Amino acid sequence: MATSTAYPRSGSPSQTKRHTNAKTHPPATVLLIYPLTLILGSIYSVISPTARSSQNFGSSSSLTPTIATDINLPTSQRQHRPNPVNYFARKNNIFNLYFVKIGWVWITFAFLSLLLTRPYYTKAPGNLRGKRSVQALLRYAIVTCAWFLTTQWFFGPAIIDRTFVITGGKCERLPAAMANADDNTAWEDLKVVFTAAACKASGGLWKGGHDVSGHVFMLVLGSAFLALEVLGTSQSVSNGTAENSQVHDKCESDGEYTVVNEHSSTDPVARYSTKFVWVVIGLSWWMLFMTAIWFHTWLEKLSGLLISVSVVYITYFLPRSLPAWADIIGIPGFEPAVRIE
Ligand SMILES: CCCCCCCCCCCCCCCC(=O)SCCNC(=O)CCNC(=O)[C@H](O)C(C)(C)COP(=O)(O)O
Ligand SMILES: Nc1ncnc2c1ncn2[C@@H]1O[C@H](COP(=O)(O)O)[C@@H](OP(=O)(O)O)[C@H]1O
Repeated sequence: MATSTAYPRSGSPSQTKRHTNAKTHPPATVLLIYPLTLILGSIYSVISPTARSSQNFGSSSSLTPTIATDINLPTSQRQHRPNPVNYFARKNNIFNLYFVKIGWVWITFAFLSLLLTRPYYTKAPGNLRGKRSVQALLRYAIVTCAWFLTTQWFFGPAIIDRTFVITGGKCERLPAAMANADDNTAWEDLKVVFTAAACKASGGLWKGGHDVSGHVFMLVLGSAFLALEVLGTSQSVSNGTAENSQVHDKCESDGEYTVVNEHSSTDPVARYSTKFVWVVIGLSWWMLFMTAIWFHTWLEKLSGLLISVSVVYITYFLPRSLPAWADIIGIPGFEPAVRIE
């Protein structure tokens, strides 16, 4: 008889019965796709003649031996440089402007479309729908907070801007009025000295420090978040049977398992929303690959990757071995185990 529930720990007694969507509950090794993408991009940037010539014209700085060097040049100097040959090496490529630069909006829409259309939420029995939705929103809040603090604001400049300044970087060649910012200067002026976006917008040169790749960070975090959500909440294989099969759900009210019929994979809205999410994931991967080829040093890409993978690990993989944490944020597609006593 089922008497208590718990998330399984590795090495827990064999009498624990899991209700997990094993085939769609990916192992941590899936995250290897990201370092592999960065390695592949870096290799391509070395062996491709086009990429190599792009690096050569941007090699004036020994600190950033890629066309990332060019990124920080003031407009006047940039105008004398040829436009990169490859479309995706241009910062103003349409995918960078309308996808990556407003990337968190796309990720938010994709996540909401899952939350509103997936049978895992919409057809969940009893108060399980509320619990699953709240936990999903909590996971979204965690990754959004991480994105916000790392790239936008961390009690002032974002973490990547602070890292840049701490490692010796600064905003150079600022117009004189801006450069004289002191303790009494308004935040708007200080921002120019301490944040990459404001420095570049004022015509300054963001130069000299370790410039963690915001693109790598955001694209890895956003795509891993969506992929783990979409896979975890997939109804394709639950108990060894095919799609449209019966899915076991634990009914919180009486502690017993109930069997819930789900026919919603035939629901076109759910299908389109899943496709939309995979398009966002696919485009994120492609833009990550492009960043890997055309922008930044390998160390700057690696630091972006490490920060994002840490957040993903804490949100999606740590709960598997830490039941107390799993109770709070949940594991998509992974129901509590039932201990048979
Ligand atoms: C005590 C802790 C307090 C923490 C407070 C956290 C508050 C979180 C609020 C979050 C608001 C969520 C809003 C969600 C809706 C949106 O997505 S609106 C924002 C839209 N903006 C973007 O999507 C920008 C995405 N772009 C970037 O982040 C950067 O451009 C980049 C990709 C990192 C690259 O950087 P560059 O400098 O441009 O190269
Ligand atoms: N895949 C990509 N496509 C186009 N531009 C990219 C890119 N990856 C990075 N960049 C550009 O490289 C600069 C540094 O990126 P990041 O630090 O976020 O990785 C940014 O320039 P701007 O800030 O001048 O727009 C960004 O737009």
